[in-house]
Amino acid sequence: MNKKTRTIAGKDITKSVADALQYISYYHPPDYIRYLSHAYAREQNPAAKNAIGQILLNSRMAAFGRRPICQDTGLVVVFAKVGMDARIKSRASFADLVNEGVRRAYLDPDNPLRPSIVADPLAGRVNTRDNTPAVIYVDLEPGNQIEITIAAKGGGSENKARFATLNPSASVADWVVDTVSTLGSGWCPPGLISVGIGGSAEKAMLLAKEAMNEPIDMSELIARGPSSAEEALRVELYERINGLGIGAQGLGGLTTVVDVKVATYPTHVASKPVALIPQCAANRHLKFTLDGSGPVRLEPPDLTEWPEIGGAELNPAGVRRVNLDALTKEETASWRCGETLLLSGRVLTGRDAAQQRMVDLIDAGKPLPVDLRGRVIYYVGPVRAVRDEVVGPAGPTTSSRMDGFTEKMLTETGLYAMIGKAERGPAAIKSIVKHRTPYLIAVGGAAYLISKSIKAARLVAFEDLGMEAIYEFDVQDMPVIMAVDVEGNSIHNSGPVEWRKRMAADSIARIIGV
Ligand SMILES: O=C(O)C[C@H](O)C(=O)O
Repeated sequence: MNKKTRTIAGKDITKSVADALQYISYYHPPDYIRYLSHAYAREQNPAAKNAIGQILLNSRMAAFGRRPICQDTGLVVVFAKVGMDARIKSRASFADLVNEGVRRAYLDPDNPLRPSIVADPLAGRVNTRDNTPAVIYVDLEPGNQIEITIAAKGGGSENKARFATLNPSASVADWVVDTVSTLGSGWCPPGLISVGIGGSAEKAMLLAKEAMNEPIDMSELIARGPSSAEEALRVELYERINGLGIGAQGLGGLTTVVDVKVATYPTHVASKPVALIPQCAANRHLKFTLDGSGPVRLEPPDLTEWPEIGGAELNPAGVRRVNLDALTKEETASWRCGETLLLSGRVLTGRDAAQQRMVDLIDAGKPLPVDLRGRVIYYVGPVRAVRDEVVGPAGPTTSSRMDGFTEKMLTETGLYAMIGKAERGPAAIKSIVKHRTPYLIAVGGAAYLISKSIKAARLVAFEDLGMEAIYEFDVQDMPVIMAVDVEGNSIHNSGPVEWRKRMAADSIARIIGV
């Protein structure tokens, strides 16, 4: 065998993938925590500051508790750079080695992760139950090692990926800023926007997906000044996207992105393909190298970098406390857009699949398995509980996916309120006003923190839907923000508009860069 050739055991690839996925499920990258802490310190919108504070507290709790940062533990994406002098010792394919690692990580009895992959996206949509298969890209490169970048990409941010083929003379910056302004906040800002330019349609997408895993270095870039067209575009986009005022969770504020990544590749003379992929606040990824000496050894990050934000800082005095078990229409009508509430009592859960099934039952004239009259529904798909937990991490899912069910659900069930994440569309807001049934949001990216306010969980219906089944939770002081009140005022409309104006007036956008 060539002296340069190294043998890498297949079992080391599998173990490294499993260990890396467990690691990133509860440890944020320290660079993201540093940037987010900075965003927390300078945020001037109290609601956005509170949301960032919840994400930071959640991150610290997840790191110490070794439980997932977010209930959506992601779709596994692997970029492998395999040295042409590396020999993989295994009878299994590379994909099988990786997928076995995914399976082990997601079924780990100490920290089970949420299986979110459905085998047949077109019909059936049956959960594979172990989060396989991963999406895997392999490049052959000079060398005798294998470098693996692994990510667990959240569905809400992935849903906001966009692509366009621009005319060669068109402005990429304008397209990106216009597109981000239409995405809403289901992608869970503050995060990153990653842009791939050139190649072909699929290459542009891959460029964007890979670039988002690079270290966050926007402050350093601004301090030293851009030295290429790509870097100049990054700085321009960073300032213009933050200038939109979208802010944390779309509440309006100074920080929408902590960094913007740009990657380019040669393209056809007639083309300018541009891909945009947002990265959510969960931002889970890790790069490691295998050199034949065994599986990767992962050391915990220095957790002193995680700020100690206390519950008291996040629950200011004077917050309205709500007893969900004695809710009246008069009370829900008095909640005002932007107000923070602490909910105690019983809530029912029900997201995509459960909503679809309930609407199918209604359409078929059949009774629902649970009486929703006077109740509050929470759009959530939690992680399985372990040890003394009553439920695993249980943050909100994107509510706009429920918009198509909302009119029928409100007409037929007598619900009193809905809880989810991010904005509602115009039709859902119309239904909210018509039925005087307000919409509240919990913080996307604060799933482990939120789970601590859930004191009991009972399965109520549709057990076969797994994490999408209907549960009844007993909650105590669950923090939520009023997002759409019964007059149709939406914090996701008014917040960003107000902060965009303020930033334009005060030139706060400039503060962001320094
Ligand atoms: O599936 C989920 O739990 C959430 C999803 O990632 C979303 O952001 O909508």
